[in-house]
Parts: sequence; C-alpha cells; structure tokens
Amino acid sequence: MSADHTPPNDQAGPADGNPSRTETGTDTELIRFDSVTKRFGTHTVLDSLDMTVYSGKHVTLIGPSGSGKTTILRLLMTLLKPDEGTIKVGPHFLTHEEKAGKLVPAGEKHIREVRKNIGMVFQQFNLFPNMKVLRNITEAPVHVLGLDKDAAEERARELLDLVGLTEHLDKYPTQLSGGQQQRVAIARALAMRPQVLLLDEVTSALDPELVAGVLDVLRDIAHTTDITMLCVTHEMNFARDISDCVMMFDSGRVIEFGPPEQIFSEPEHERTREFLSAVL
Ligand SMILES: Nc1ncnc2c1ncn2[C@@H]1O[C@H](COP(=O)(O)OP(=O)(O)OP(=O)(O)O)[C@@H](O)[C@H]1O
Repeated sequence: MSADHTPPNDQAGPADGNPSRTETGTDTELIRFDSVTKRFGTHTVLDSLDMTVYSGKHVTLIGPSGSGKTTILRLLMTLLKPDEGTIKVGPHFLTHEEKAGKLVPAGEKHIREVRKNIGMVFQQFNLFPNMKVLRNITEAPVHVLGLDKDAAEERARELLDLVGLTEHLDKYPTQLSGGQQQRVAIARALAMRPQVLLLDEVTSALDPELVAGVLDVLRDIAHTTDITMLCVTHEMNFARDISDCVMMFDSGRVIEFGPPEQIFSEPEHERTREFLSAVL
C-alpha cells in the first residue's frame, strides 16, 4: 500500500493500509490493484493506484466527476487496459498470465476465464431487447458457462424472485419500467455466480420514483449474500447502508478511506468535506 493511502488515524484501517480489512485479520484478498496507471492521451486518470478489496466486503467509491471511479470498474471488466501496473482477481492476474514461468500480458482466453468471476451492472441496463426476461438471464450461463438450460432457468427463476419480478419473466425489456429493467440486469449479472459485483451508478438513468426499488434489491443482496461489491454511486444513504468501506477519490488517487460512519461523519480531508457538503 502506498503512503498516499495511509489512513489518517487508527479508525480508518490498519497501518498496512488494506482498506477493507477487518480487525480479525482473516480476510482474503479478492481484488488487488498494484501501481495501476491509466492515461487517456496526456491525461493521467489513475495515478499509480494501489487498492485492495477483500472477499465478501462492500466497497463504495466516491469522489468528484472525472476522478477515475468508473475507469476502475472498466479496467476490472477489461473494457480498458492499464498503461502500467497489475490487477489481480483472486489468485489470478487479470492483466497478465504465467507462461513458461514468466509473467506475460494476458491473452483473450485467460482474460475470459478470470472475468467470469466478475459481474457488472451498468447505468444503462444493456439488456438484449430481442430476448424475453427469462432468456436475458439464462443466455450467458448457458452459452458462456455451458450450464444445462433447465438448470439455468431454475436459477433465473430464483433470481427473478429475489429481484421481485417473477411475474414478468415472459415479457420483453421494453414492456418493463426502467427500474424493472435494471432489476433484470442485476439478476442477469448474478446468474453467472460472480464472486464480485460491480455497480456503476445503477440508478442514475432512472426516474426518481424508481430508484428506491432498485436500491432495496441491492441492499437485500448486500445483506443476505456473501458477494463482494464494488460500487460507484451518488446515493450516499445507500452507500452508508451497505458499505464496509468508503474510498474517496480525487484526481485518480484514493485520498481517504474508512468505514462509512467515519467518512461521512468525520472526514479528515478537506476535499472529502467539500465533496460531501455538495452531495449530502
Ligand atoms: N475512453 C475515454 N477516452 C478519453 N477520456 C476518457 C475515457 N474514459 C474516461 N475518460 C476521462 O477520464 C476521466 C475519468 O473518467 P471516469 O469516468 O473514470 O470518472 P468518474 O470518477 O467515474 O466520473 P463520474 O462521476 O462523472 O462518472 C474523465 O476526465 C473522463 O473524461
């Protein structure tokens, strides 16, 4: 962990800076960024970022627009590649693979395997418009994981129950509200049984009256499953409810992190105070 992430007091985390480690010290690392730099042209969006997320923890990334939060999720989905540094998911590098005892840039097959552990829900629901709800959820488990169709459907029905949409399984996405479509997208991501769920401002495109239903589903998932969550959101009450750790980003660096009660009530950093006073 770089000195930049060293918590300002003992409450924020242990001295080695692992942001979501609990005091038991038995946590398992699930995601690890080591010295990750991402540039777009001359603009350095992530600047030698070190970040660890522990298995089963819920981490929320907050910070001003353009501070690099979505870039982190896109790197994890391999929609982007870092310019420098390594990213690990579980025991495997996402960015590299071992060949003949050497670490070389990861090939497509390796990336696809590691990425199976990661599910993402986007701001725009990205459902397949020509497929009914049930098939939207079973498509990837059948074609990517090779799951038997009946087993995939059984799992899809369980997930539709979880997101409160059982009666809509035979509809097309356009026959659903935005909030319902987003709940299908959540079920679809979970159908792949990922270890980690990435949530990128999943309520930003919704009409205000539909936001609460989606957040309630996510709260339920956070509180009743052991899935790891990495979440970018402007919904600070939601972040407070579900997070084990809140990380404040500014200009591609984590400037402060800790449990939500600390970050929201007693932020140490002036930039965090400014940001929170604008959004709370
Ligand atoms: N594909 C791209 N090409 C060029 N610049 C990009 C690209 N993607 C992101 N950026 C720039 O990188 C910076 C960080 O973007 P990012 O979306 O990660 O920020 P963010 O913290 O998620 O912001 P917001 O809260 O507004 O979503 C921004 O200045 C953005 O314009």
